Amino acid sequence: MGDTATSSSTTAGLQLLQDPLLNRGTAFTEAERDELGLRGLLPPQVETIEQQADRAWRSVEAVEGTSATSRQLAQHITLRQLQDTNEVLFYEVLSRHVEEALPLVYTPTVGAACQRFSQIYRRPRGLFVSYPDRHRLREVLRNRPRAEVDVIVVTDGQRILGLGDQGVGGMGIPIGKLSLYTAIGGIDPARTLPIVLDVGCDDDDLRDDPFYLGWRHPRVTGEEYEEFVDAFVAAVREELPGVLLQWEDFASKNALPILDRYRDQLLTFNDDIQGTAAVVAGAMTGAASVSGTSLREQRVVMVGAGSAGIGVCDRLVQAMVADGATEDDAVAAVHVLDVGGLLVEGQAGLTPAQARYAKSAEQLAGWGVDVERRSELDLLTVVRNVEPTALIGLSSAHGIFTREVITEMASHVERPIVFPLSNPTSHAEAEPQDLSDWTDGRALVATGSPFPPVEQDGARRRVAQCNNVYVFPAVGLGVVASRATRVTDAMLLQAALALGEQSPVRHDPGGALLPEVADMPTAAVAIAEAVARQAVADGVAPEATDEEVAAAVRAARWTPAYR
Ligand SMILES: NC(=O)C1=CN([C@@H]2O[C@H](COP(=O)(O)OP(=O)(O)OC[C@H]3O[C@@H](n4cnc5c(N)ncnc54)[C@H](O)[C@@H]3O)[C@@H](O)[C@H]2O)C=CC1
Ligand SMILES: CC(=O)C(=O)O
Ligand SMILES: [Mg+2]
Repeated sequence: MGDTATSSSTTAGLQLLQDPLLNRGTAFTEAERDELGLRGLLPPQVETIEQQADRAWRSVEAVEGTSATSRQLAQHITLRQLQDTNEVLFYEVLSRHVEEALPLVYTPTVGAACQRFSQIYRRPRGLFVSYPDRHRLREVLRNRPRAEVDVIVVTDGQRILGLGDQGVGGMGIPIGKLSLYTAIGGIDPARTLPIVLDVGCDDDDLRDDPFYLGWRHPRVTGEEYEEFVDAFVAAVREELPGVLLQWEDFASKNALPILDRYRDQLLTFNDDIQGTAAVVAGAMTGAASVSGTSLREQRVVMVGAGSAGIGVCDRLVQAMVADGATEDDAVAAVHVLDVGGLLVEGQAGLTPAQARYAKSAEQLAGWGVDVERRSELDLLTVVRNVEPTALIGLSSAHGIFTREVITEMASHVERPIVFPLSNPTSHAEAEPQDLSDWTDGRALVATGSPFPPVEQDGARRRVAQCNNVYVFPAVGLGVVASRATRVTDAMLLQAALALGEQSPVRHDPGGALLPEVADMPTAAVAIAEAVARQAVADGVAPEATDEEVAAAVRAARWTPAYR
């Protein structure tokens, strides 16, 4: 009898140790070990979470690799294994080492983790919503590992960072983004759900790799794709009404149509289009104040007319209008290039969103180029003629901000604002140290992926990381705290303004354009409050005073502790 009881309680104990949400490892107390059938399953020492975190971080630091990239990938795997073993401890480690851990769980390392997803796969996390299961999507949603969910991040893996189609490997991105929803925004990890829509993969090499774990089929497109996404959204609405659904890393041709289709129907936003735009607007506010100019005076050149690039342009135009410009003047002050050169009127294949920025022959009169020949309207020519105050890259084109382009720009403006925002590091449009060297330290720089500080005249200056990670965790916190039912445009505008207000450069001209990475969780609280207040003002959240909103945001924040 006694033996049977012992064996069944030990099975329960083992199950507990294998559930990352419940497992406390060596932190289980003596009393818990007796009560939960853990006696003998753990080494005798009872540790604090601080001791555990110390050991865990040392093991991350001890990882070796044949190159910096392979070491970072191995460190990513170590951290992911910790996440799949003991989530509270994983977030304790992240919160103590945000600055060092962010590049390992997020860009740039998450890019390599997506590319090698099928090789480094260990345990499942989240949901794999696969096209062959299209008639069983509610069943798939019901099988979700966590019953109550506040936030879903979903990708179809087609445009992972600047790395193109990663098929099912795109799952690394929702996992990474949701880790930051928790580490920065304080969203309860038990209430997050990463999802990949596996609709095939157009990268033949990846699909033919014997280890590839996704559906081995070319991507489903057109009506079939739309119907599948529709069926997925319907299943989410049935199973998880009220969840925040974040779209991530969809190809341009799908990103905006999907956002337009659902933005008024459910609690949803597209991070690449709207989150990025809010962060860039926040960083631009800081940069404009250092350069002694106002937003309405900016002349912007955007390289990359994809979903992120056009989303940023729209948000900047809105900010310039709010600052006193007319809409026509603001749009005229934004020049957009894509493959082949400047966007011009009458150009074949432009989407309506891109056509807004296409320039007419009259607007380019005096440039001395043939407007019919777009190849003549290259970046250098555009910079020479526009004399931009701000140059932004969301193109994935590595090194496209050449010395010639930057010195030309810097010959016209005292403090050129240069944002090479493409990810991961290998796709950045320029290196911050080069930008500093080419402009004698005058350039105001922010990058998409982390870079080491730049050195100029013996001084070291931190490079701001202008990445949507400054906004999406805070939007999530604001939405959860206020119980919002929509993500309105005004909520994202408030996120941008609240971020801009926290730009260190506003009170220190030598400071960076965005708060330190280690200060992100604090910044997120202020941004979340602004988002939540606007949700109330827009009537998409229950009535609450500003004090109630602030209290709700504080109360909603999850912090790593064994409960
Ligand atoms: N820092 C941040 O927070 C964010 C960075 N990104 C990065 O921005 C990049 C683009 O993202 P999306 O707009 O979503 O992708 P996308 O694929 O929708 O757009 C990229 C655009 O750049 C164009 N392009 C490619 N090579 C070019 C060249 N040599 N010159 C001019 N245009 C060129 C493409 O034709 C395409 O229209 C990616 O590398 C992504 O990682 C995206 C979102 C947020
Ligand atoms: C940061 C991000 O969302 C991207 O590079 O796609
Ligand atoms: Mg993205």
